[in-house]
Amino acid sequence: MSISVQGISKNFKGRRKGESDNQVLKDVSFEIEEGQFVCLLGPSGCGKTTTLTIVAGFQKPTEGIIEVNGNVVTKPGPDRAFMFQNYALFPWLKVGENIEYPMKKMKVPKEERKKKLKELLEMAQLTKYENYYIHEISGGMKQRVALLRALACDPKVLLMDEPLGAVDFQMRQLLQRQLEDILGQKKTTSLMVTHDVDESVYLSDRVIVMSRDHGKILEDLKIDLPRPRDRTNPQYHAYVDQLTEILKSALSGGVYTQEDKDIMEFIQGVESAKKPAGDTAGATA
Ligand SMILES: Nc1ncnc2c1ncn2[C@@H]1O[C@H](COP(=O)(O)OP(=O)(O)OP(=O)(O)O)[C@@H](O)[C@H]1O
Repeated sequence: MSISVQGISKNFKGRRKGESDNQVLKDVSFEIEEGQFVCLLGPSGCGKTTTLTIVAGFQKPTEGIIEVNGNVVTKPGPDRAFMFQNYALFPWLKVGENIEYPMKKMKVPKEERKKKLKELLEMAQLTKYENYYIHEISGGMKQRVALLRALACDPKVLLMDEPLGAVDFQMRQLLQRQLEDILGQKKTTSLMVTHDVDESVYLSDRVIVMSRDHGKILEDLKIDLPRPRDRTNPQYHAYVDQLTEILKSALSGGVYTQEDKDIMEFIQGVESAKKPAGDTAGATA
């Protein structure tokens, strides 16, 4: 299924007396083709999650429309699954029951449910954990369970809000490979929010960079590399560098939040790694 974001704006009402509205998005448009993986990248507060939740149908745009496969989105639907950063798994249910939950809600017959569950558990190498409770499995496994639950009803569109934000570096790379593998097999159209430049290059067919200027799109970059992506390919690094430069310009309006600080540290790390030995001058960003 394709996604078409057409001229969306979003205003949030001021909460205090006399406080003006906050126009987070203004006339934001982009298209995602069926089966594409697109990342939304940008500084904290630029409206990435707001865009994602409007596509999900959790909230309405003030102006503009979203179409999924040509149908205007007015509310959440089973064609679009949403994956949250904090997993949002049910601790009172076992792994298998968590994955089965959306199928039960959709009244999928028991036999079909069990067959699907088996298939999903095998795909993510979690078969032997089917009867474990959520607190009995690791963070990386929780993430995979959350992904399987999101995929249980075969959504045509998967929307993810920093789904790998809570796991460590090594597990993150492993999950990126699995995510790519699973979504590649299913040809799911995917839109993911991240602030990790490397992750966006590793996973995406396209990376859309938003700015704090009402979500204005600074860049819509096609990542033209074979899959699975090879992190040692010089072209891979060229994309990381290009996006890093664009992010730097997105932050030129100021560093306000911890996420901004993290991004700046990343940018400075990249720059100092590029400097010849002996050059100790700091990055100029
Ligand atoms: N329900 C809401 N009511 C009022 N303001 C909101 C609401 N949701 C988001 N905002 C505001 O919209 C702006 C954009 O928030 P959003 O979460 O979309 O940004 P983001 O780019 O995803 O940021 P982050 O990377 O930090 O998650 C912020 O200023 C936020 O305070």
